[in-house]
Order: sequence, then structure tokens, then C-alpha cells
Amino acid sequence: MTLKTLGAKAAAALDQELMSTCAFSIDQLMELAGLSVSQAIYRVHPLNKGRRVLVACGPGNNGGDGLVAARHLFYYGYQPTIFYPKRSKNELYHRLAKQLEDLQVPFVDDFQSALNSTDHVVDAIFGFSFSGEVREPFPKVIQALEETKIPITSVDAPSSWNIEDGPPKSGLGSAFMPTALVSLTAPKPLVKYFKGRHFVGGRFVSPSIAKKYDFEVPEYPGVDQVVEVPTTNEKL
Ligand SMILES: NC(=O)C1=CN([C@@H]2O[C@H](COP(=O)(O)OP(=O)(O)OC[C@H]3O[C@@H](n4cnc5c(N)ncnc54)[C@H](O)[C@@H]3O)[C@@H](O)[C@H]2O)[C@@H](O)CC1
Ligand SMILES: [K+]
Repeated sequence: MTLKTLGAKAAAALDQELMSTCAFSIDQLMELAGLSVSQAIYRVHPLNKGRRVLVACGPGNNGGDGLVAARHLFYYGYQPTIFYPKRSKNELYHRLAKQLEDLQVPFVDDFQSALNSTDHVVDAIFGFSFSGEVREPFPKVIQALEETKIPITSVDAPSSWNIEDGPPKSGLGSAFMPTALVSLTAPKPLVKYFKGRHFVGGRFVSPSIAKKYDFEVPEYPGVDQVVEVPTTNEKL
């Protein structure tokens, strides 16, 4: 099975439509997206592989998915740590951070030392709105993700990859290959460059919306919020 992909513009339009004509709130979508991510991590990195999970969050909704996933991971028995250097002023993110602080989940400033003492990393830095060269303060973080041997699960996109064209041809991010990828609603075109375990999550798309945007909703088994799909193995 090869799933159809959704380009950056279509993904942004779908996002808007879910929140307008489909009457979802951003909180609802983010909660379901983050829940999907947490379930994928439970599959890729069950508790017996080590409980420490470092969640790297970016300034947008991709980072919000990471904050939600961290909360669910806490309740599954993991020990999340959050790296969130560029906090959004939006009230939703304040609430997501407060929910984690109430659980005494640590927020750290030094990414490299947090990376040295974790068992798994969640890359929730950039999603489908990423473009151009990685700006401060994230280049060091991308470089560390590129170099580490710790397994990484990326949310929606490996951060620093172009949504349509995949990894940069050279320089920062060109050697970044996460262990797993959770595509939300539908895979993005960059997926053809990805070689790892691939999940689809975001179980909130109605059949009519999928038809309008011309992609398939995968068959989610039972009550699962993610489904593992074969990786497209197109050569780089
Ligand atoms: N409909 C969906 O599929 C849903 C998507 N969600 C998530 O929302 C994401 C998209 O969120 P957003 O549109 O907020 O955007 P992103 O979270 O992808 O990134 C936008 C942020 O990154 C910054 N940025 C962009 N390019 C940069 C660069 N080169 N260097 C440094 N910073 C850069 C922008 O200034 C902005 O603050 C998706 O990928 C997904 O993870 C979910 O939260 C909700 C439902
Ligand atoms: K990401």
C-alpha cells in the first residue's frame, strides 16, 4: 500500500478547513495528534527499552503536539523531559506547559546534556510550515539530532527537511534520519526519502474531507490512534 501524500500548502489548507467548516478547535486536533504520537512512541520504544524521553519542541503547532505527547507519555509511565527554547505566547501553549509543570516534568535549557541522559528523543521542532534554512536557536539542536545514536521519533516531518524535497542536499540536516516518523492526517511528500518505521496518526479526518483533499484515511485497527504503514523506499 502506498499512501497519497499531502504537500505543505494542502496540509495547511486542510488544517484551516478542519478548524472552520469542520468545527474542530485547535486544542482538539492537537490533543488527538499528540495522543497519536505518544502511541507510536509506545510501539517504537516500549517502556522496557528505557523510560527517559526527551521531547524537543519548536515554536509552532508541531511543538504543541510534542507537549501533548509528553503528557500522555508521563501517564503511560515514561519520564519525559522537555526542551522548549522558543515558547509561544499563545494561551494554549501556556496551558499545555502548565499541565506538564504540574506533573513536575522538567523543562531544560541545555539540549546536549539532556540528550546525553535520555533513552529516546521526540523531534517536535518543525512540521509542515517549516521552510528555508534552520534559524537560531535550532541549528545546534538539529546538528545534535543528526549526530546522536539515540533513537528519534519525528512528528510529521524530520525537522530541517523540506516538506516537498526531503533532506537538504548538503550541510545541516542532510544526514538526519530519524528512527520513526509519525505523519499526521497524511504523509507529506518528503516521506519518499525516509527510511525507518512509518506511522500515520491523527484519527479525525472525515471521509468527505479526505475525498476533497484526495488522500486515503488508513484503516486504524481497533481503538488505535496510529497505524504503521510500509515505508516508501525510493532511493535518494
Ligand atoms: N491538521 C493537522 O494535520 C494537524 C497538524 N498539527 C501540527 O501542526 C504542524 C504545523 O504547525 P504550524 O503551522 O504551527 O507550523 P510548524 O510547527 O511546522 O512550524 C512553524 C514555526 O516554525 C518556525 N519556522 C519555520 N521555518 C523556520 C526556520 N527555517 N527556522 C526556524 N524556525 C522556523 C515558524 O516561525 C513557526 O514559529 C503540523 O506539522 C502538525 O505537527 C496538529 O497540531 C493539529 C492537527
Ligand atoms: K518534527
